[in-house]
Amino acid sequence: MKEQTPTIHNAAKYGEIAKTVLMPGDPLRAKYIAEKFLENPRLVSDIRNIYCYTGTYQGKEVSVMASGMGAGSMSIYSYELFHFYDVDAIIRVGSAGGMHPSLKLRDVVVALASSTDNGYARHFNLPGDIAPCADYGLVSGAVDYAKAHGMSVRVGPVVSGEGFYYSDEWMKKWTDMGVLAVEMESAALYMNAMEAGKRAVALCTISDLMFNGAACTPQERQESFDDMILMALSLA
Ligand SMILES: O=P(O)(O)O[C@H]1O[C@H](CO)[C@@H](O)[C@H]1O
Ligand SMILES: O=c1cc[nH]c(=O)[nH]1
Repeated sequence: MKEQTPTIHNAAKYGEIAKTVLMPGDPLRAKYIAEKFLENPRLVSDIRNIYCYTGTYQGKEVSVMASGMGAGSMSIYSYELFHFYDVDAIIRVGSAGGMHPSLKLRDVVVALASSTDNGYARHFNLPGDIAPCADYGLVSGAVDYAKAHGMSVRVGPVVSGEGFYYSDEWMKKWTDMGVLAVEMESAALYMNAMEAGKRAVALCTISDLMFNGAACTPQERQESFDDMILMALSLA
């Protein structure tokens, strides 16, 4: 609904945001992606320092906008993008904590489904529990890209935590259910995409290993995710 734009959270005018949006949590990762990968990036919103840039990649218009951290923040920005800016697809480009022992730092996980301990699903007042899942076309496109580029990619379930600091027991229970990784936004993103009839996928680079304490530095989190970013851009 064009009339709803700009919003109190997004200064972009209708038409200034592309149909596909890459969405990292971190605003500085959004800036990095725009400046490194987009041609002619234009800053179209910086309300609350949640940067949104629009430019082109290989001739196609693409936007990159931060979601901030957590379901509440993701829910606001993705809702406005889908419903007010008529965005078709949001591709989260996030970091995640690796839970499955076979994962290594910087592996890319494609979040097929996203469980959560947050209450966002209650918002939809459904007569049961929703299974937040990714768009199949975006998942298969990511897998095709990985195969073509010799990247090792893992496709499977993640958990979107409401918080960040959890007990070993919490981690073990999700890991025992086959969950690969923990992050904070994919469940809310998937629910909003399902409700809006739009497309979403969360690509996550493993930035920490929950089982041995290995971790990327903040600088590495901001800048060393290029393989995942190129994968996401290939889906635009
Ligand atoms: O690196 P981003 O995309 O922000 O993702 C992860 O990092 C943040 C926590 O440090 C949460 O937003 C979590 O989902
Ligand atoms: O939510 C997150 C993201 C990265 N690493 C974690 O441990 N948790």
